[in-house]
Order: sequence, then C-alpha cells, then structure tokens
Amino acid sequence: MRIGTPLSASATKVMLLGSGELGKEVIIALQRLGVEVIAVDRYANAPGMQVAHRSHVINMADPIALRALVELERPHLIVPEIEAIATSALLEIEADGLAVVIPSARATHLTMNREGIRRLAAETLGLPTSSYQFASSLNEMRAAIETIGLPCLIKPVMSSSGKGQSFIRDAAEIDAAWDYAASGSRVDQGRVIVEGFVDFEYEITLLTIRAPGQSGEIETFFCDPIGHVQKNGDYVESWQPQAMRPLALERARDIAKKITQDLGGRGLFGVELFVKGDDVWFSEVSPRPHDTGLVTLASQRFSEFELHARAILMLPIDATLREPAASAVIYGGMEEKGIAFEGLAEALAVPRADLRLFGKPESFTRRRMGVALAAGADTDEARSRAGQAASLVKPVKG
Ligand SMILES: Nc1ncnc2c1ncn2[C@@H]1O[C@H](COP(=O)(O)OP(=O)(O)OP(=O)(O)O)[C@@H](O)[C@H]1O
Ligand SMILES: NCC(=O)N[C@@H]1O[C@H](COP(=O)([O-])[O-])[C@@H](O)[C@H]1O
Ligand SMILES: [Mg+2]
Repeated sequence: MRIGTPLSASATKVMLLGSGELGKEVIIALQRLGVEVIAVDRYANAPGMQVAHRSHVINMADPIALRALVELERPHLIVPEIEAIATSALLEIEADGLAVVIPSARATHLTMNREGIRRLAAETLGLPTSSYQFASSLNEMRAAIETIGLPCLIKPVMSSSGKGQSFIRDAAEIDAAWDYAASGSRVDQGRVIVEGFVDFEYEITLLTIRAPGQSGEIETFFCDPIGHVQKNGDYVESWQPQAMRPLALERARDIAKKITQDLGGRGLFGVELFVKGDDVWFSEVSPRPHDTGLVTLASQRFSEFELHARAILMLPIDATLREPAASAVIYGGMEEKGIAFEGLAEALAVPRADLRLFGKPESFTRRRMGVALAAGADTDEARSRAGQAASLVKPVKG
C-alpha cells in the first residue's frame, strides 16, 4: 500500500475509534509512517487525541453519530480501539465500501459481546473453553450457577478490564454479583455470562498478527507469549517471554490461528489463554493491541502497536523478541482532575527502566494512568525492576 502526504489530497487517513493509552501508541506508530490520523473518543483530550492530527468527541455507541463522522472524514481505514462501539454501523460502512474496518467489521461485532465470541470459539470452532451459560435475569443466573457449579465467574456480556466482574465462591454472593454486573456493563444489557472457574497454572496473551507474508498474501505470525497477573479482572503486571512447555505452546498457537483466521481481516490480535501443564483453554480475544502487550514497548524490535500499524497498512512485519522485559501498571490512586506525578527521577534511575504517562485528563482510584517498563537479563529481573519503577511513581494532586 502506498502512503500519501498528511493533510494533502494524497493523504492516507486512519480513524481511531477509542483513543486511550493503546490507541495513543498506535497513533504515534502511524504518525511515524506519515499517516494522517483522526482520533475519536467519548471525552476530550483523551491520550490519543494529544498526538493525532485532529480529534472528535462523539458517542461511539450511537450508530447515527458514528456514520455521520465517517462520512465527514472519509478515512481509508477505521481502527477500533475499544469494544464499546456501534458495530452495526461498522458492518454497514464496510458493506457500503465506505472504509476498511480493522481487522474486519465482523470481528469487531463478534468480540464486542462475550456471547458472540464465546459461541464462535466453543460451539462453531470447537476450541476448549471454560464451561459457560448466559443469563438475562437474576433467576436465570441462579439456574446457570446450579449447572456450572461453584466457584464461578460472573461477567456482563459487554464489559472490559474486569468492570462488573465477580468471582463467586459462595451462594450468598449471587445477588451482589448480579447488581455489580449491571453497574459495570458498558451498555446496560442486563445479560451476563456465568463461567466455570479454570484452575490454571498461568495465563498468557498470545499476540497474533495477520499481515502480508513474502508472497504478499495475509499470513499468521506470533509474538513470544506474554505472561501476566490480573487483579479483579484488570491487568497489573506483564512480562515476555513466558516460558511454556512445547506442546502447550503448539496448542496455544493452534487455537490463536484458528480464531484469528475465522475473524479474518488484517492487524494484530491479543489472544487470551489459560494454561495448565499441556492443557490450554481459550478465554477471549481482542481484535486490536492488548493492554498486557504494553510490555512489547520494551521487549520487541517492533512493539505490538508498530506491528498493528504495519499490518493494517499491508506492510511486512517482524515480530521477534529483542530481550526479556516486563511492565507494571501505575494507577491514579485518587479521584481528581489534572493530577501530577512525582518520583519520576527515582523511577527512571532503576536500571533499564522506562515510563509511559498516558496524560488522561482525570484520575480515578483504579484508573490506569501510566505504566513502568523494564528490560532485564531474564523476566524475573525485568519484573522486579518494572515493579520497583512503578512503585516509585507517586500520583499527587496537580
Ligand atoms: N473462567 C475463568 N476462570 C479463571 N479465571 C478467570 C476466568 N475468567 C476470567 N478469569 C480471570 O479474570 C481475568 C479477566 O477476565 P476477562 O479477560 O474475561 O475480563 P475482561 O473484562 O475482558 O478484561 P480485559 O478487557 O482486560 O481483557 C482473566 O485474565 C483471568 O485472570
Ligand atoms: N483492557 C482494555 C484496555 O486496556 N483498553 C485501554 O484502556 C482505555 C480506556 O481506559 P479508561 O477506562 O481509563 O478510559 C482504552 O481506550 C484502551 O486504550
Ligand atoms: Mg481479558
């Protein structure tokens, strides 16, 4: 694909739908390749808007507003960065040939709802997953828990980063889990998935890229597996590479290839998998860069964001690991606008450490505001350095 001059008639235009920390890095990668970038999100001054050519604040869940913006801007490519988008509008935009949706309109439509992607993975493709049932009322949820058994997880069908998610060990926790799911759902659907608990040894994100190979045809490429730790459904720490037994790695790649091939299109996907010995379970997939993949800013020759940018532009990629590295999340720790960060010199004095401060205009106690990165001789050293650097960064009132 050729790339034109930004802000001229020949410009190659890309519209990001969602402009948080992950989109910000994708935009920087696109900017470096001379792409004209339009950042869109639900609030002003989102991280990606601060590095784009221009930006718009709209309700991306509104199909009419979304279609109108696409008609106004006429981007060549639309790059969804979050799930909460009117994917029905994306299906129409793609069918009308108005723009190319990354990785494909169908992929964004199926993955925005846990029901779509889980039924595809387990029922159509026959991939191993946790046991599961869907429920649309408290009574249905009780019946589903009877079948699935305890412990189990309750998640709104439309949510991410652990929002509205509960781990239930005891029947007494059921009512609270239903209420919490309703409060954490992005679009109040009143529908949840009940998932049987998978007693995994470790979990990984397998970054999988659909990009042109030597022949120019789309092929599947894999990054080294990323290990991570999640708290309350949200990632707090990740590292690469995660050591795996050869058979487990082969199974993980096989699952990732099958699901991404079915979703189709081009770009980078984050395939989330649970592993125990040689057993591997599919959990879910993001048809876009993954938060745990922030570690690739320190570990790979090209980060997951650069790989996504290249793949969507139909350019060749190189997914090789450069060295072991880790990432550790920096939370806001307070409910405040316009906060500041102290301790940066101390954090950056940690050997091989680096930082990303996302520039989000408002802090919440558990909002991810930045990330510490570090390389090391092995992932243990990298994890301890990244954790130390993150703990030295102190959010304070601005
Ligand atoms: N069935 C399960 N068994 C065991 N652990 C689970 C199960 N489902 C989820 N988890 C744990 O909770 C974490 C978050 O779950 P999940 O990825 O479904 O949430 P999410 O809201 O989509 O988060 P994100 O958007 O960050 O991926 C998983 O990474 C895993 O640690
Ligand atoms: N697990 C998905 C994920 O990490 N998504 C990232 O978080 C942003 C929203 O953050 P916010 O809730 O702080 O606005 C999204 O825009 C994306 O960059
Ligand atoms: Mg997840």
